Amino acid sequence: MPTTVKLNDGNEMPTMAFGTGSVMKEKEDVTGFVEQALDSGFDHIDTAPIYYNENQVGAAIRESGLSREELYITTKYDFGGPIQKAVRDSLDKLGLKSVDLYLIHGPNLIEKDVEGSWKEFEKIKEDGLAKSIGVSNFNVEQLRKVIKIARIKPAVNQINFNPYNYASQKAAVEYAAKHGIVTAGYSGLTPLSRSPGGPVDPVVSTIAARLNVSAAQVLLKWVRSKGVAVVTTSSKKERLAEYLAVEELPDLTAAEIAAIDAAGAKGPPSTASPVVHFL
Ligand SMILES: NC(=O)c1ccc[n+]([C@@H]2O[C@H](COP(=O)([O-])OP(=O)(O)OC[C@H]3O[C@@H](n4cnc5c(N)ncnc54)[C@H](O)[C@@H]3O)[C@@H](O)[C@H]2O)c1
Ligand SMILES: OCCc1c[nH]c2ccccc12
Repeated sequence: MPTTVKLNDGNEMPTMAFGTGSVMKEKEDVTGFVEQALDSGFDHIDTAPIYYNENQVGAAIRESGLSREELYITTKYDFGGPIQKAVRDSLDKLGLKSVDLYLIHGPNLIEKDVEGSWKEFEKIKEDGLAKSIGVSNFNVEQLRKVIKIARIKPAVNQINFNPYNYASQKAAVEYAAKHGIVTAGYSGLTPLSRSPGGPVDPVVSTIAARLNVSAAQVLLKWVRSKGVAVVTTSSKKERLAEYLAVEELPDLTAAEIAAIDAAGAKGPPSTASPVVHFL
């Protein structure tokens, strides 16, 4: 049974999510990849309207034969427009009566009316269309604005979180934790995927050799060591098994965590592909 974290609304969220937003080529059909992830033991799927695959995620869920209670589904508000219509559109595409977690995909989607928008999110939870509500890509100031007016606090903030941006994301993680908000981190494998060849690589390799695990497992273990849940992905079955084994691996030592922090603070190699801000 995958590990879960307790959210501030009493619900539990599996700490290892399979993301459908980026592995695959633009507009590639992800149905088979989601089926493979569910087959491998993932029970948390992360999607969004802007990934244009909620219908495919829905098909994979039905194909898996898993019951609704065995699955945790996250989707997001990201195209703008009326929020109640957006959530109903997502539920229609997914073929579900409710999602487990509904996130605001980025702060600018609600900046014109933070209070009114968050009230719509609170209504979604109260109406049972989402069991939990949260945000994504929010910094401390943006979290503060929501918390100030919230009757129901966000349960989760999903952000880019890897050794190369740890120095700048640390404050958001700590602020969230202080307010009982769980941080979920995407792009945790940046040193392997987008920015290979940087100062984090040799540090991760040394730790991987000591533990006899993969570099990806060391990086995800590092994410978990910061109290951050994981959203990752792969089209490869072997990697899915690696990711799922992370919770059972021995913890990194404090010195190893500090060594990754220090290497990450030096920044990514200059060859790194630039971070693209979609939202
Ligand atoms: N909320 C947001 O704004 C937002 C933004 C980006 C992503 N996401 C979500 O997070 C998910 C994961 O994002 P990501 O893809 O950036 O995560 P990630 O950093 O975990 O990268 C996953 C990629 O790393 C590759 N990888 C794994 N091991 C490797 C190795 N040894 N060498 C080279 N490559 C390796 C995988 O094959 C996969 O393509 C997305 O699918 C999406 O669901 C959300
Ligand atoms: O989750 C936001 C970043 C992202 C990942 N995959 C995408 C596809 C289209 C638009 C944005 C994204």
